[in-house]
Amino acid sequence: MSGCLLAKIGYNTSTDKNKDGKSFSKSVKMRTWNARIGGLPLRLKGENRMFVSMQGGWAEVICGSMFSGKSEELIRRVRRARFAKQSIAVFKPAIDDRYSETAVVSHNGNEIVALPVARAADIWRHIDDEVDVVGIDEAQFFDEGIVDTVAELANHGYRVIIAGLDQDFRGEPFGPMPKLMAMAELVTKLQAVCAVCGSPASRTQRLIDGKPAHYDDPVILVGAEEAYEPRCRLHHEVPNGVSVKSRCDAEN
Ligand SMILES: Nc1ncnc2c1ncn2[C@@H]1O[C@H](COP(=O)(O)OP(=O)(O)O)[C@@H](O)[C@H]1O
Ligand SMILES: Cc1cn([C@H]2C[C@H](O)[C@@H](COP(=O)(O)O)O2)c(=O)[nH]c1=O
Ligand SMILES: [Zn+2]
Repeated sequence: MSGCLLAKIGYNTSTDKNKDGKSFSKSVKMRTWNARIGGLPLRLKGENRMFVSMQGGWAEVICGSMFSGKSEELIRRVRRARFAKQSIAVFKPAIDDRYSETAVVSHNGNEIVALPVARAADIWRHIDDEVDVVGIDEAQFFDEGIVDTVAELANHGYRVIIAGLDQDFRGEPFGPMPKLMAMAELVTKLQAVCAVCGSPASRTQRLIDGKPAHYDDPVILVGAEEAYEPRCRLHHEVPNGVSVKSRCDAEN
């Protein structure tokens, strides 16, 4: 067996205060790792036995344009965690009822069960010590409270996997995503395929009746291919905005 880590998992209870000053207690999952490195168990006994203690919580963000595979990647990570016999709770904002109210569904039809929640703070109500991994899809739609919620979950020993759009249709940072990306231990940025030229697509084009939506249009519009397509920087158009296309049009 190479590179094997034997884990002992225990819980410490801590008391904390929420934003309203109310005390609440949460148990912190403490993982004590009894290490074997490169297949060689460390041959220390009793008091001298080497333990590497670490708290197991962290945050991972999966971002990118629409159709870049964020939901697929979230589903893949959740399924892998299940193979590792971990207990998983997945959440999505109640506003996203596109394909299903109770599942994360990717554009190619993969799905996993998810609990819709109206506000970020509601997530804690559904978490107990049995849970190892917390998945959150469409994080861009959550209120700013999602940042504290994710930080608290990670601080208390949970692995948190967050998927969301880093940019809105105007190419601007979307909701709480910049803060989530800044605080995460790991950020994966995915790209789709530009619907115009086939290059990697980092942006999402909103089309209303086939025409690019204007900069001043509302940021939130739940939808899929009827209103959106992935585009590269060059082909991303935002009339009245700062896209490459509108800059070129203004110059000519
Ligand atoms: N232009 C495109 N580029 C990449 N994938 C696309 C495109 N159009 C449709 N798809 C489909 O979208 C799937 C990704 O869906 P999904 O994981 O739901 O993406 P996201 O959550 O980032 O919107 C791809 O596997 C592919 O089947
Ligand atoms: C760009 C953009 C998107 N939305 C909406 C459209 C979809 O309902 C989701 C994104 O879903 P996906 O899993 O990434 O495909 O967000 C929006 O409301 N505003 C926007 O600017
Ligand atoms: Zn392009």
